[in-house]
Amino acid sequence: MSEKKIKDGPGIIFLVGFMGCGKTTLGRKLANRLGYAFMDLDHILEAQEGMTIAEYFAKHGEDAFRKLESEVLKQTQYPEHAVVSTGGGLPCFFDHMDWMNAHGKTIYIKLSPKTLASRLENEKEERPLLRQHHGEALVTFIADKLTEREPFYSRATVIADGLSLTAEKVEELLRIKAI
Ligand SMILES: Nc1ncnc2c1ncn2[C@@H]1O[C@H](COP(=O)(O)OP(=O)(O)OP(=O)(O)O)[C@@H](O)[C@H]1O
Ligand SMILES: O=C(O)C1=C[C@@H](O)[C@@H](O)[C@H](O)C1
Ligand SMILES: [Mg+2]
Repeated sequence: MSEKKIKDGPGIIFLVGFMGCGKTTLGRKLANRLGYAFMDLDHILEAQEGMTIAEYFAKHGEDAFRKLESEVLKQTQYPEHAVVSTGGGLPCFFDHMDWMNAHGKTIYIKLSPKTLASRLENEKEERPLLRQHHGEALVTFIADKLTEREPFYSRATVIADGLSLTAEKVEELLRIKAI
């Protein structure tokens, strides 16, 4: 495994962006390509709590969830090399963008509200913030939330067009940035 790793590479790569932009899907492929460990903070939180995020929201509410995801971000033991998929809202709370930029590199997977909505329309059940929005109202909800969140996501080391993004392309972007 180690000979596959990018020598002096970025160490930890945090993938950030709105729900549905592909952090989990691409993260797995990128980790595999680079020979890095793959970690998904939403999955770590669910395993730790023994319930889904939707169940956690229903039981404890969003404020408790935000505190818990902060603990998960900061208390997880990361290996030397890892691709870490984050929760969609995580970069926008507390000092998380600063923390991730200090502990590794961040990549913002950027997509339009329309594309995000088309990916998420049939996957809303596991995403408590989206459940009550449908069709055009889902696009509008995402557009408004994205406007709120964009200033945080945009502080990423690399901003990548999610439409054409592949693991190969991310690797290339990392090399171009010499990180
Ligand atoms: N490049 C892609 N092209 C088309 N569909 C994709 C692509 N990447 C992911 N998807 C699909 O979009 C949906 C959401 O992907 P994924 O779960 O990886 O997003 P996420 O960013 O991890 O979302 P969340 O923040 O909610 O965890 C899934 O159905 C996935 O198959
Ligand atoms: O965008 C968000 O606020 C969220 C995204 C998901 O990854 C989960 O972390 C949760 O559903 C909240
Ligand atoms: Mg995910």
